[in-house]
Amino acid sequence: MIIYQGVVVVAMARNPSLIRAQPPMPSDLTSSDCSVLRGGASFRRRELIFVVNPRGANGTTGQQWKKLLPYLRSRLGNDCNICESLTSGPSHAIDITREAIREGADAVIAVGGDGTLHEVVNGFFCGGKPVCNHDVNSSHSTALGIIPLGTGSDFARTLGWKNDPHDAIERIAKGLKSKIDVGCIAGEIGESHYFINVADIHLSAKAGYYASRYKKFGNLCYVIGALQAFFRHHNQDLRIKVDEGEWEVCSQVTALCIGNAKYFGGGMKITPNANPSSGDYEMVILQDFKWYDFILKLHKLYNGTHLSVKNVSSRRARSIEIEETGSSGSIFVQSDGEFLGFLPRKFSILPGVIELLC
Ligand SMILES: Nc1ncnc2c1ncn2[C@@H]1O[C@H](COP(=O)(O)OP(=O)(O)OP(=O)(O)O)[C@@H](O)[C@H]1O
Repeated sequence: MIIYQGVVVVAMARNPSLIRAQPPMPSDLTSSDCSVLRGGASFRRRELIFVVNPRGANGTTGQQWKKLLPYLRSRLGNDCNICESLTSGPSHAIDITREAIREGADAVIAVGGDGTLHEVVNGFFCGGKPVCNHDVNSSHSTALGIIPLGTGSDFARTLGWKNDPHDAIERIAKGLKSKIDVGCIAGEIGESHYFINVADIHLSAKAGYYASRYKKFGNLCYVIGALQAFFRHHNQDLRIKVDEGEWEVCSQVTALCIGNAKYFGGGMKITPNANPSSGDYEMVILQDFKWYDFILKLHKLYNGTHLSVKNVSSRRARSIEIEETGSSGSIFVQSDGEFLGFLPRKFSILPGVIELLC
Protein backbone atom coordinates (compact mmCIF):
# COMPACT_ATOMS: atom_id res chain seq x y z
CA MET A 1 0.00 0.00 0.00
CA ILE A 2 1.31 3.41 -0.89
CA ILE A 3 0.28 6.43 1.16
CA TYR A 4 1.01 9.93 -0.01
CA GLN A 5 -0.60 13.16 1.14
CA GLY A 6 -3.57 11.39 2.68
CA VAL A 7 -4.33 9.49 -0.51
CA VAL A 8 -4.48 5.73 -0.27
CA VAL A 9 -3.77 3.46 -3.18
CA VAL A 10 -4.10 -0.26 -2.66
CA ALA A 11 -2.87 -2.67 -5.31
CA MET A 12 -5.15 -5.68 -5.52
CA ALA A 13 -4.68 -9.12 -6.91
CA ARG A 14 -6.91 -9.27 -9.95
CA ASN A 15 -9.01 -6.26 -10.64
CA PRO A 16 -7.65 -2.81 -9.94
CA SER A 17 -11.23 -1.47 -9.70
CA LEU A 18 -10.37 0.15 -6.39
CA ILE A 19 -10.21 3.11 -4.96
CA ARG A 20 -11.25 6.43 -3.74
CA ALA A 21 -8.82 9.16 -2.82
CA GLN A 22 -9.44 10.71 0.58
CA PRO A 23 -8.85 14.29 1.68
CA PRO A 24 -5.89 15.15 3.91
CA MET A 25 -6.04 14.45 7.63
CA PRO A 26 -8.69 16.10 9.75
CA SER A 27 -7.71 17.96 12.87
CA ASP A 28 -10.14 16.12 15.15
CA LEU A 29 -10.10 12.32 15.47
CA THR A 30 -12.92 10.83 17.47
CA SER A 31 -12.63 7.12 16.70
CA SER A 32 -11.24 5.06 19.54
CA ASP A 33 -9.33 2.90 17.07
CA CYS A 34 -7.35 5.69 15.45
CA SER A 35 -4.01 5.92 17.15
CA VAL A 36 -2.90 9.48 17.71
CA LEU A 37 0.43 10.66 18.99
CA ARG A 38 -0.57 13.97 20.51
CA GLY A 39 2.16 16.58 20.48
CA GLY A 40 3.88 14.84 17.59
CA ALA A 41 3.28 14.92 13.87
CA SER A 42 2.36 11.25 13.63
CA PHE A 43 -1.18 9.91 13.89
CA ARG A 44 -2.96 7.14 12.16
CA ARG A 45 -6.25 7.00 10.31
CA ARG A 46 -8.01 3.65 10.10
CA GLU A 47 -7.64 1.93 6.74
CA LEU A 48 -11.03 0.50 5.77
CA ILE A 49 -11.38 -1.67 2.68
CA PHE A 50 -14.95 -2.05 1.43
CA VAL A 51 -15.33 -5.18 -0.70
CA VAL A 52 -18.45 -4.59 -2.76
CA ASN A 53 -20.22 -7.15 -4.92
CA PRO A 54 -21.95 -4.92 -7.49
CA ARG A 55 -23.92 -7.91 -8.79
CA GLY A 56 -25.26 -8.93 -5.34
CA ALA A 57 -29.04 -9.25 -4.97
CA ASN A 58 -29.44 -9.10 -8.75
CA GLY A 59 -27.50 -5.85 -9.01
CA THR A 60 -29.38 -4.06 -6.22
CA THR A 61 -26.27 -4.13 -4.03
CA GLY A 62 -24.34 -2.05 -6.58
CA GLN A 63 -27.14 0.51 -6.83
CA GLN A 64 -27.59 0.78 -3.06
CA TRP A 65 -23.84 1.10 -2.56
CA LYS A 66 -23.64 4.05 -4.94
CA LYS A 67 -26.40 5.81 -3.01
CA LEU A 68 -24.75 5.01 0.32
CA LEU A 69 -21.25 6.22 -0.55
CA PRO A 70 -21.78 9.96 0.06
CA TYR A 71 -23.19 9.27 3.54
CA LEU A 72 -20.44 6.74 4.28
CA ARG A 73 -17.77 9.26 3.30
CA SER A 74 -19.29 11.99 5.40
CA ARG A 75 -19.70 9.70 8.45
CA LEU A 76 -16.33 7.91 8.30
CA GLY A 77 -14.15 10.04 6.04
CA ASN A 78 -12.80 12.23 8.84
CA ASP A 79 -11.31 9.35 10.77
CA CYS A 80 -10.62 6.76 8.14
CA ASN A 81 -9.18 6.16 4.73
CA ILE A 82 -12.00 4.64 2.73
CA CYS A 83 -10.99 2.23 -0.02
CA GLU A 84 -13.63 0.78 -2.28
CA SER A 85 -13.00 -2.41 -4.23
CA LEU A 86 -15.64 -3.81 -6.56
CA THR A 87 -15.52 -7.55 -7.16
CA SER A 88 -15.27 -8.67 -10.76
CA GLY A 89 -16.65 -12.18 -10.24
CA PRO A 90 -16.77 -15.21 -7.94
CA SER A 91 -13.79 -15.61 -5.56
CA HIS A 92 -12.41 -12.15 -6.28
CA ALA A 93 -13.40 -11.01 -2.78
CA ILE A 94 -11.03 -13.67 -1.39
CA ASP A 95 -8.05 -12.20 -3.26
CA ILE A 96 -8.94 -8.62 -2.31
CA THR A 97 -9.24 -9.53 1.37
CA ARG A 98 -5.93 -11.39 1.49
CA GLU A 99 -4.14 -8.51 -0.15
CA ALA A 100 -5.76 -5.95 2.17
CA ILE A 101 -4.75 -7.91 5.28
CA ARG A 102 -1.18 -8.33 4.04
CA GLU A 103 -1.03 -4.60 3.41
CA GLY A 104 -2.13 -3.87 6.99
CA ALA A 105 -5.78 -2.81 6.59
CA ASP A 106 -7.59 -2.16 9.87
CA ALA A 107 -10.80 -3.69 8.58
CA VAL A 108 -12.16 -5.44 5.53
CA ILE A 109 -15.87 -4.81 5.17
CA ALA A 110 -18.04 -7.20 3.15
CA VAL A 111 -20.70 -5.23 1.26
CA GLY A 112 -23.27 -7.61 -0.22
CA GLY A 113 -24.95 -10.84 0.77
CA ASP A 114 -23.83 -13.92 2.64
CA GLY A 115 -21.93 -15.14 -0.43
CA THR A 116 -19.71 -12.07 -0.37
CA LEU A 117 -19.27 -12.36 3.41
CA HIS A 118 -18.32 -16.02 2.97
CA GLU A 119 -15.63 -15.10 0.43
CA VAL A 120 -14.27 -12.31 2.61
CA VAL A 121 -14.07 -14.74 5.56
CA ASN A 122 -12.17 -17.19 3.35
CA GLY A 123 -9.81 -14.35 2.45
CA PHE A 124 -8.75 -14.19 6.10
CA PHE A 125 -7.01 -17.54 5.53
CA CYS A 126 -4.56 -18.95 3.03
CA GLY A 127 -2.89 -22.37 2.87
CA GLY A 128 -4.63 -23.47 6.08
CA LYS A 129 -3.38 -20.50 8.15
CA PRO A 130 -4.64 -17.00 9.00
CA VAL A 131 -3.29 -14.36 6.60
CA CYS A 132 -0.90 -11.95 8.32
CA ASN A 133 0.32 -8.41 7.81
CA HIS A 134 3.50 -8.21 5.65
CA ASP A 135 5.01 -6.03 8.34
CA VAL A 136 6.10 -8.61 10.92
CA ASN A 137 6.73 -5.84 13.46
CA SER A 138 3.13 -4.64 13.29
CA SER A 139 0.94 -5.85 16.17
CA HIS A 140 -2.44 -4.74 14.87
CA SER A 141 -4.83 -7.20 13.27
CA THR A 142 -7.45 -6.76 10.57
CA ALA A 143 -11.09 -6.85 11.67
CA LEU A 144 -14.08 -8.03 9.67
CA GLY A 145 -16.97 -5.65 9.00
CA ILE A 146 -20.33 -6.22 7.36
CA ILE A 147 -22.72 -4.01 5.45
CA PRO A 148 -25.54 -6.45 4.67
CA LEU A 149 -26.91 -5.50 1.25
CA GLY A 150 -27.65 -8.93 -0.23
CA THR A 151 -30.56 -11.28 -0.72
CA GLY A 152 -30.22 -13.33 2.44
CA SER A 153 -28.10 -11.61 5.12
CA ASP A 154 -28.39 -14.69 7.32
CA PHE A 155 -25.30 -14.01 9.44
CA ALA A 156 -26.46 -10.48 10.28
CA ARG A 157 -29.79 -12.01 11.34
CA THR A 158 -28.04 -14.23 13.92
CA LEU A 159 -26.51 -11.13 15.47
CA GLY A 160 -29.92 -9.45 15.55
CA TRP A 161 -28.81 -6.78 13.10
CA LYS A 162 -31.40 -5.08 10.97
CA ASN A 163 -30.79 -4.88 7.23
CA ASP A 164 -30.08 -1.18 7.60
CA PRO A 165 -26.81 0.03 6.05
CA HIS A 166 -26.84 3.17 8.22
CA ASP A 167 -26.77 0.99 11.36
CA ALA A 168 -23.90 -0.96 9.81
CA ILE A 169 -21.95 2.25 9.20
CA GLU A 170 -22.47 3.24 12.85
CA ARG A 171 -20.95 -0.08 13.95
CA ILE A 172 -17.94 0.56 11.73
CA ALA A 173 -17.63 4.11 13.05
CA LYS A 174 -17.66 2.90 16.67
CA GLY A 175 -14.91 0.41 15.92
CA LEU A 176 -15.91 -1.97 18.74
CA LYS A 177 -14.64 -5.50 18.12
CA SER A 178 -15.68 -8.91 19.31
CA LYS A 179 -13.98 -12.24 18.60
CA ILE A 180 -16.02 -14.76 16.66
CA ASP A 181 -15.50 -18.39 15.68
CA VAL A 182 -15.03 -19.66 12.17
CA GLY A 183 -15.86 -23.15 10.92
CA CYS A 184 -13.19 -25.03 9.04
CA ILE A 185 -13.81 -27.85 6.57
CA ALA A 186 -11.02 -30.15 5.47
CA GLY A 187 -11.54 -32.06 2.26
CA GLU A 188 -10.21 -35.39 1.15
CA ILE A 189 -6.98 -33.97 -0.17
CA GLY A 190 -6.41 -31.73 2.85
CA GLU A 191 -7.28 -28.29 1.48
CA SER A 192 -9.21 -26.15 3.98
CA HIS A 193 -12.34 -24.12 3.46
CA TYR A 194 -14.00 -21.78 5.98
CA PHE A 195 -17.56 -20.83 6.89
CA ILE A 196 -19.15 -18.35 9.24
CA ASN A 197 -22.81 -19.38 9.05
CA VAL A 198 -23.88 -22.96 8.43
CA ALA A 199 -22.36 -25.91 6.60
CA ASP A 200 -24.86 -28.54 5.54
CA ILE A 201 -25.03 -31.92 3.93
CA HIS A 202 -27.34 -33.85 1.62
CA LEU A 203 -30.85 -32.54 0.78
CA SER A 204 -30.43 -28.95 2.00
CA ALA A 205 -27.05 -28.71 0.27
CA LYS A 206 -28.54 -30.04 -2.94
CA ALA A 207 -31.39 -27.53 -2.62
CA GLY A 208 -28.87 -24.72 -2.13
CA TYR A 209 -26.95 -25.89 -5.17
CA TYR A 210 -30.08 -25.66 -7.32
CA ALA A 211 -31.27 -22.43 -5.65
CA SER A 212 -28.09 -20.66 -6.74
CA ARG A 213 -29.31 -21.04 -10.35
CA TYR A 214 -32.50 -19.11 -9.59
CA LYS A 215 -31.12 -16.10 -7.69
CA LYS A 216 -32.96 -13.79 -10.06
CA PHE A 217 -36.18 -14.77 -8.26
CA GLY A 218 -34.91 -13.43 -4.89
CA ASN A 219 -35.81 -15.52 -1.81
CA LEU A 220 -38.15 -17.63 -3.95
CA CYS A 221 -35.01 -19.28 -5.34
CA TYR A 222 -34.76 -21.37 -2.14
CA VAL A 223 -38.27 -22.80 -2.65
CA ILE A 224 -37.56 -23.65 -6.29
CA GLY A 225 -34.20 -25.18 -5.32
CA ALA A 226 -35.85 -27.32 -2.62
CA LEU A 227 -38.49 -28.64 -5.01
CA GLN A 228 -35.84 -29.58 -7.56
CA ALA A 229 -33.68 -31.24 -4.89
CA PHE A 230 -36.58 -33.43 -3.71
CA PHE A 231 -36.89 -34.90 -7.14
CA ARG A 232 -35.19 -38.36 -6.91
CA HIS A 233 -33.92 -37.65 -3.38
CA HIS A 234 -33.03 -40.64 -1.15
CA ASN A 235 -32.27 -40.41 2.55
CA GLN A 236 -28.88 -41.97 3.32
CA ASP A 237 -27.13 -43.69 6.23
CA LEU A 238 -24.04 -41.71 7.23
CA ARG A 239 -21.10 -42.48 9.52
CA ILE A 240 -20.37 -39.69 11.99
CA LYS A 241 -17.56 -39.17 14.48
CA VAL A 242 -18.03 -36.33 17.01
CA ASP A 243 -15.19 -34.79 19.04
CA GLU A 244 -12.76 -37.60 18.16
CA GLY A 245 -15.10 -40.21 19.72
CA GLU A 246 -16.29 -43.49 18.18
CA TRP A 247 -17.80 -43.70 14.69
CA GLU A 248 -21.62 -43.93 14.86
CA VAL A 249 -24.05 -44.79 12.09
CA CYS A 250 -26.79 -42.23 11.68
CA SER A 251 -29.60 -43.83 9.71
CA GLN A 252 -31.69 -42.34 6.90
CA VAL A 253 -30.25 -38.84 7.09
CA THR A 254 -32.25 -36.29 5.10
CA ALA A 255 -30.06 -33.32 5.98
CA LEU A 256 -27.30 -32.61 8.49
CA CYS A 257 -26.56 -29.00 9.39
CA ILE A 258 -23.54 -27.69 11.26
CA GLY A 259 -24.19 -24.22 12.62
CA ASN A 260 -21.65 -21.67 13.68
CA ALA A 261 -24.57 -19.23 13.38
CA LYS A 262 -28.32 -19.84 13.38
CA TYR A 263 -29.74 -19.18 9.92
CA PHE A 264 -29.41 -20.37 6.35
CA GLY A 265 -31.44 -20.31 3.15
CA GLY A 266 -32.68 -16.76 3.58
CA GLY A 267 -34.02 -16.84 7.15
CA MET A 268 -34.48 -20.51 8.07
CA LYS A 269 -33.46 -20.82 11.75
CA ILE A 270 -31.95 -24.25 11.25
CA THR A 271 -29.47 -24.36 14.15
CA PRO A 272 -31.38 -22.22 16.67
CA ASN A 273 -28.90 -22.66 19.53
CA ALA A 274 -25.75 -21.92 17.56
CA ASN A 275 -23.68 -19.00 18.76
CA PRO A 276 -20.62 -17.76 16.84
CA SER A 277 -18.91 -16.89 20.13
CA SER A 278 -19.46 -20.22 21.88
CA GLY A 279 -16.38 -22.09 20.61
CA ASP A 280 -18.50 -24.97 19.30
CA TYR A 281 -21.10 -25.87 16.70
CA GLU A 282 -24.70 -26.86 16.98
CA MET A 283 -25.25 -29.93 14.78
CA VAL A 284 -28.87 -30.57 13.78
CA ILE A 285 -29.79 -33.81 12.00
CA LEU A 286 -33.07 -34.41 10.16
CA GLN A 287 -33.71 -38.13 9.64
CA ASP A 288 -36.21 -40.02 7.55
CA PHE A 289 -38.05 -36.91 6.35
CA LYS A 290 -40.49 -37.27 3.48
CA TRP A 291 -41.27 -34.43 1.11
CA TYR A 292 -44.58 -33.75 2.89
CA ASP A 293 -42.78 -33.44 6.26
CA PHE A 294 -41.09 -30.33 4.90
CA ILE A 295 -44.40 -28.84 3.87
CA LEU A 296 -46.00 -29.66 7.24
CA LYS A 297 -43.02 -28.56 9.32
CA LEU A 298 -41.61 -25.72 7.22
CA HIS A 299 -42.92 -23.05 9.59
CA LYS A 300 -41.08 -24.77 12.46
CA LEU A 301 -37.84 -24.80 10.47
CA TYR A 302 -38.23 -21.08 9.84
CA ASN A 303 -38.97 -20.12 13.43
CA GLY A 304 -36.47 -22.55 14.97
CA THR A 305 -38.96 -24.72 16.89
CA HIS A 306 -38.20 -27.89 14.89
CA LEU A 307 -35.90 -29.42 17.52
CA SER A 308 -38.92 -30.93 19.30
CA VAL A 309 -40.16 -32.57 16.09
CA LYS A 310 -39.85 -36.37 15.71
CA ASN A 311 -36.68 -37.40 13.84
CA VAL A 312 -34.88 -34.12 14.51
CA SER A 313 -31.90 -34.15 16.88
CA SER A 314 -29.43 -31.54 18.03
CA ARG A 315 -26.05 -31.79 19.74
CA ARG A 316 -23.02 -29.61 20.34
CA ALA A 317 -19.65 -30.45 18.83
CA ARG A 318 -16.20 -28.99 18.22
CA SER A 319 -15.14 -31.53 15.65
CA ILE A 320 -17.28 -33.64 13.30
CA GLU A 321 -16.18 -36.19 10.71
CA ILE A 322 -18.77 -37.45 8.25
CA GLU A 323 -18.60 -40.11 5.58
CA GLU A 324 -21.00 -42.25 3.60
CA THR A 325 -21.70 -45.84 4.60
CA GLY A 326 -21.83 -46.69 0.89
CA SER A 327 -19.82 -45.26 -1.92
CA SER A 328 -22.22 -43.25 -4.08
CA GLY A 329 -19.89 -40.22 -3.91
CA SER A 330 -22.89 -38.00 -4.40
CA ILE A 331 -23.76 -36.60 -0.96
CA PHE A 332 -23.68 -32.82 -1.47
CA VAL A 333 -21.78 -30.58 0.95
CA GLN A 334 -22.50 -26.85 1.15
CA SER A 335 -20.67 -24.19 3.11
CA ASP A 336 -22.48 -20.88 3.73
CA GLY A 337 -24.56 -21.58 0.64
CA GLU A 338 -21.57 -22.39 -1.58
CA PHE A 339 -21.45 -25.85 -3.10
CA LEU A 340 -18.23 -27.43 -1.92
CA GLY A 341 -18.28 -30.96 -3.34
CA PHE A 342 -19.19 -34.28 -1.80
CA LEU A 343 -18.52 -36.33 1.34
CA PRO A 344 -16.27 -37.30 3.15
CA ARG A 345 -15.36 -34.14 5.09
CA LYS A 346 -14.02 -33.16 8.48
CA PHE A 347 -15.40 -30.08 10.26
CA SER A 348 -13.49 -28.36 13.02
CA ILE A 349 -13.97 -24.99 14.67
CA LEU A 350 -11.46 -22.17 15.09
CA PRO A 351 -12.59 -20.36 18.25
CA GLY A 352 -12.40 -16.56 18.35
CA VAL A 353 -10.21 -16.43 15.29
CA ILE A 354 -11.71 -13.33 13.62
CA GLU A 355 -12.44 -9.95 15.20
CA LEU A 356 -15.80 -8.64 14.07
CA LEU A 357 -16.70 -4.94 14.06
CA CYS A 358 -19.90 -5.06 16.05
N1 LIG B 1 -18.95 -9.03 -10.15
C1 LIG B 1 -19.59 -10.18 -9.92
N2 LIG B 1 -20.37 -10.75 -10.88
C2 LIG B 1 -21.04 -11.88 -10.64
N3 LIG B 1 -20.98 -12.58 -9.48
C3 LIG B 1 -20.21 -12.09 -8.50
C4 LIG B 1 -19.49 -10.86 -8.67
N4 LIG B 1 -18.83 -10.61 -7.52
C5 LIG B 1 -19.12 -11.63 -6.69
N5 LIG B 1 -19.94 -12.52 -7.26
C6 LIG B 1 -20.52 -13.75 -6.70
O1 LIG B 1 -21.87 -13.48 -6.29
C7 LIG B 1 -22.19 -14.37 -5.22
C8 LIG B 1 -23.38 -13.88 -4.43
O2 LIG B 1 -23.04 -12.65 -3.87
P1 LIG B 1 -23.83 -11.99 -2.64
O3 LIG B 1 -23.88 -12.92 -1.52
O4 LIG B 1 -23.22 -10.67 -2.39
O5 LIG B 1 -25.24 -11.74 -3.28
P2 LIG B 1 -26.69 -12.23 -2.95
O6 LIG B 1 -27.41 -12.18 -4.23
O7 LIG B 1 -27.25 -11.42 -1.90
O8 LIG B 1 -26.55 -13.69 -2.41
P3 LIG B 1 -26.82 -14.33 -0.97
O9 LIG B 1 -27.98 -15.25 -1.21
O10 LIG B 1 -25.55 -15.07 -0.71
O11 LIG B 1 -27.14 -13.30 0.07
C9 LIG B 1 -20.90 -14.46 -4.43
O12 LIG B 1 -20.81 -15.71 -3.80
C10 LIG B 1 -19.81 -14.24 -5.47
O13 LIG B 1 -19.16 -15.46 -5.80
